[in-house]
Amino acid sequence: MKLLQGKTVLVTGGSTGIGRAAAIGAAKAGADVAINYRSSSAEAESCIAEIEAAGQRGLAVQGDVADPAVAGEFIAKAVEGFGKVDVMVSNAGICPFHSFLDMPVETVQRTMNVNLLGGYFMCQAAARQMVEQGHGGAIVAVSSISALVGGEYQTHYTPTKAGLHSLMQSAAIALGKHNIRCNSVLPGTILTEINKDDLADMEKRARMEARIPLGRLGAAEDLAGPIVFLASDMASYVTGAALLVDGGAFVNLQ
Ligand SMILES: C[C@@H]1O[C@H](O)[C@H](O)[C@H](O)[C@H]1O
Repeated sequence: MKLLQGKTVLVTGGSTGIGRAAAIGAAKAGADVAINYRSSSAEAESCIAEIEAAGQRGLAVQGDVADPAVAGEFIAKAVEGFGKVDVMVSNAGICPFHSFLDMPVETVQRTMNVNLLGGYFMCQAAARQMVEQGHGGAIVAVSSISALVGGEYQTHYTPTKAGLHSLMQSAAIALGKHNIRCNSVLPGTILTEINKDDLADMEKRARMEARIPLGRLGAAEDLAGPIVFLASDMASYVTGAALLVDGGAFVNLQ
């Protein structure tokens, strides 16, 4: 039996990058998948086409996760379409690299509202639905290696990733009694839309690559397996955990 056979999986920020890879990976693992996306309906539609090509049902729901109301709407649409919610992959996030001393207030607020508050409200809305359903569930937050280390141009971003990691630890305690597992994945430097401009700086890219024992930047698909595992019953006794998916970058001091 496929790892997510018969499950309904929700992914925020599911039209591109890690979210898209998680959505398609979940479909290939036997799940019906609903994705939330903010802007590009063309990318959302092509993601749904890949989910259906994997033999599963797909649903795309537009919404900006920074708006607390969007979480409840996404859950309601998924239940309307698929009847239940088994897994929430809270992935939507931004990282507008910017120097600290002249960081605009709007950039800090937007990053916190999307990455941390957006993640909070999505996980809470999913948990409420799962508790109502009464048959447990799984929540996977896409945090980052940046929950554990800093970034000169990421002073507004790394606290949000540390916050998501911490949210999963506390939610794991709050939801254990409902058999809802809460874990985070901590991607390293994964080449996607979020950092393609930043890594267009070849000197920086070479420096980042040199720090990775596996010798390459990550691809979005590298996160699909770890997310599917944490979402599946194979991880039935795993909660409150954080899984680094970084090619070894974090441990590589020397
Ligand atoms: C934008 C992206 O964010 C990740 O969390 C990590 O910090 C990467 O190094 C960066 O390229």
